[in-house]
Order: sequence, then structure tokens, then C-alpha cells
Amino acid sequence: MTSSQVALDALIVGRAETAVAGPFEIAVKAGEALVVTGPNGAGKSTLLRTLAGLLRPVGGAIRLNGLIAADGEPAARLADVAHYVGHRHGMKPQITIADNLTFWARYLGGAPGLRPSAALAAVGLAGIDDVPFGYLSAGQQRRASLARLAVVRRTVWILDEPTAALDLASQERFAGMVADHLRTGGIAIAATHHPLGLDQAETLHIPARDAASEAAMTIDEADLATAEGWL
Ligand SMILES: Nc1ncnc2c1ncn2[C@@H]1O[C@H](COP(=O)(O)OP(=O)(O)OP(=O)(O)O)[C@@H](O)[C@H]1O
Repeated sequence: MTSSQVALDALIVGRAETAVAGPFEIAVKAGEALVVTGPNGAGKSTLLRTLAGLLRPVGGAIRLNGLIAADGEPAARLADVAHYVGHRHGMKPQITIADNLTFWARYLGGAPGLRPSAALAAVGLAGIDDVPFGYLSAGQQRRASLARLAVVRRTVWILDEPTAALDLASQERFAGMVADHLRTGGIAIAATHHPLGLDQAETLHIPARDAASEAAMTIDEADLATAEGWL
């Protein structure tokens, strides 16, 4: 795992054909973190969602070196070797936290990590395995969704504001999880306004977009339909 790396090769991210940010030219190696910074609307989430395979790059490429997928073959896509934790929790409110984590462990497959109860203990939620996810407070929900990172071992963690709802103690605990991940050859790519203990991390700053490029954005019909369904 020591020689593995993720490289952004003239990567341009956006929605459909419209570029939002980039080109990015940077590499992150095993044991390293990349912190993505920038003002609201700059394109941090767009970049992370592209890395997670949820959006297609507008240009350029994501190149992988030495990253091995669950089947033992070199990974073809970053999503196959990555955990993505976005703004949404990805947990069903009506089923227990343990069942949610068991679902994720099965869905992600690959190298087994901690059992759900141990993963919950790692985020300071020991003993509440059988509580429905929807009963938790905002900060507890965030911590439970971060426990996903521990139930299956994956080399690359893609994290979008992972500690937004967390109190100080929980932020510190999570910083410890990230540090352990890096120490064991993991890679973390995170948009975060909190330090996360990543003082040594490389920073990728995305500047503010100008008004003209904001106005030129096309509406993503699929996202709009999802938003309307939710409202
Ligand atoms: N579904 C969508 N369709 C079209 N444009 C979108 C869509 N989602 C986001 N955008 C636009 O893409 C740009 C970048 O948004 P993005 O969410 O990546 O920013 P961000 O840097 O993560 O911001 P924040 O700090 O507020 O989370 C914004 O101009 C936003 O309006």
C-alpha cells in the first residue's frame, strides 16, 4: 500500500457539461491527507462527489496508482476503494444503527473492519446499537454515519464537512480516527473548516466563482426532481 496514490490530472469538475472548478493537478499518496478549502459555492462538494464517482468529470482524469480493489485487482475507479461521506448521512431513520452499519458493510464488501458495535464505540456511541437511527440527535447521527468508515476497510476516505455537527470532544475523537487511518497507509481527502488534526496536510484551495459563471450554471434536472420530491 505504500506506493499507492490518487492523482488529479487536469481534472475539471462540474454539472453536466458546465465546468464549476478546476483544472486540478495534484497527487495524494498513502499516508497523506488533502484538505479542500474555499468559500461557499466554490465547488468543494462538486469535486468530492466527482472523486466518489457520483458525477462525471467535465475534463481531465482521476488516475490511480497501486490501489487494489476488493477482488485483488488494481482498482479501476476511485469509488471502488473509497469511502464517501457526504452531507447526507446515508442511513435509514427507521432501522437500527447496527442494521444500517451492517447494510453498509455488506454493500461495500471487501476487507472487513470493525463489527458495528466496535465501530460505534470508536465514535463514542457504544451501547446504542439497537436504537433507530432517526432517534439520534444531529451530532449523534453524524457520528453514527462516520462509523461507516470503520466497518469496512477502504484506503481512501472522501469526506465532505465530516465534523460539521460535532462537539469538540467528538471532533477530536474523529481527528484521531483520521490520524490512525493515515498512519496505516490510508489517504484522506476532506473539505473541512475544522482543523481535524491535519496540520501537515496539503491544501487544495478553490477560489470563489465569479457571478457570470454562477449565472451560466444549467439546472441539473435529476437533482431538481430529487429536491422537489423531498420538498
Ligand atoms: N445540482 C446542481 N445543478 C447545478 N448546479 C449545481 C448543483 N449543485 C450545486 N451546483 C452549483 O455548483 C457550484 C458549486 O457548488 P458546491 O456545492 O460544489 O460548492 P461548495 O464549495 O461545496 O460550497 P459549500 O461550502 O457551500 O458547501 C455552485 O455554484 C452551485 O450552485
